[in-house]
Amino acid sequence: MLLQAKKISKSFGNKYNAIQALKEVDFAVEQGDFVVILGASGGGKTTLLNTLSTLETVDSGEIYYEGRDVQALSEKEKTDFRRKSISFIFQQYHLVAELTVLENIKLGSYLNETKTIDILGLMKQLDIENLKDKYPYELSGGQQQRVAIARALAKNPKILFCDEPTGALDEKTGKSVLGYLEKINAENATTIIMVTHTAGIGEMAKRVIRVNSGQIVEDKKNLSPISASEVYWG
Ligand SMILES: Nc1ncnc2c1ncn2[C@@H]1O[C@H](COP(=O)(O)OP(=O)(O)OP(=O)(O)O)[C@@H](O)[C@H]1O
Repeated sequence: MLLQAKKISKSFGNKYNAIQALKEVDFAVEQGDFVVILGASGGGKTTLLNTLSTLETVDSGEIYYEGRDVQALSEKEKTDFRRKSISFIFQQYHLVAELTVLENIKLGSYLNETKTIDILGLMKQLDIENLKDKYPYELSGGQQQRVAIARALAKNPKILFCDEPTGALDEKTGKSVLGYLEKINAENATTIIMVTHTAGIGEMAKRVIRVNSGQIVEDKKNLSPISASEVYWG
């Protein structure tokens, strides 16, 4: 098992005014999976993503990566683990404005000590090799997100966590970006865990999880995922 969370709970606020964002959630994922997390606003999707990725601590419960208890790690070890083993993309692309596309992507690989990643191959996979000398402001939103994906993958993460990766994109561009994520999952076996408000995106995942009121209320395998281009955008 790549990642396993056991009975994780998380609240925000104080003892007089607490919001329980996660209630004893169990979750496990295997290498190569493609999981989409859906659910109503405020249900706990982002909190689940942030706790699984160790960005947020949990109040109780356990989280294991390849059998290793990440909560038992020191802060330094945890930071090290995050830097080397997992990656994120968000609605905003967070590219460094002063750096070219290639330099932005290299920032990602800088964190990988093994340096075995073929950056050019990755750029080709995402169709951005011809943009390598451009600056973020010269790119469209879809191109910027593809650069952000390349940067995230340049350290060869075990899991790519995505929080609303198409939230700032129109339907056509959003589907194109999803198509690249589909390809990365299929060709590189990168595990993808994605939070989205676009319910139709669940149809292209291998597994769909619904979160409501801090709990997983549905966890369904998708036996015949559709391609990104067929996703219903609503
Ligand atoms: N840092 C925080 N401080 C206080 N409350 C928080 C914090 N983060 C989340 N919450 C609360 O925890 C609950 C779950 O929030 P979360 O963002 O995980 O839900 P979500 O399903 O991702 O929502 P959305 O779809 O609107 O992004 C909400 O009630 C939210 O207000």
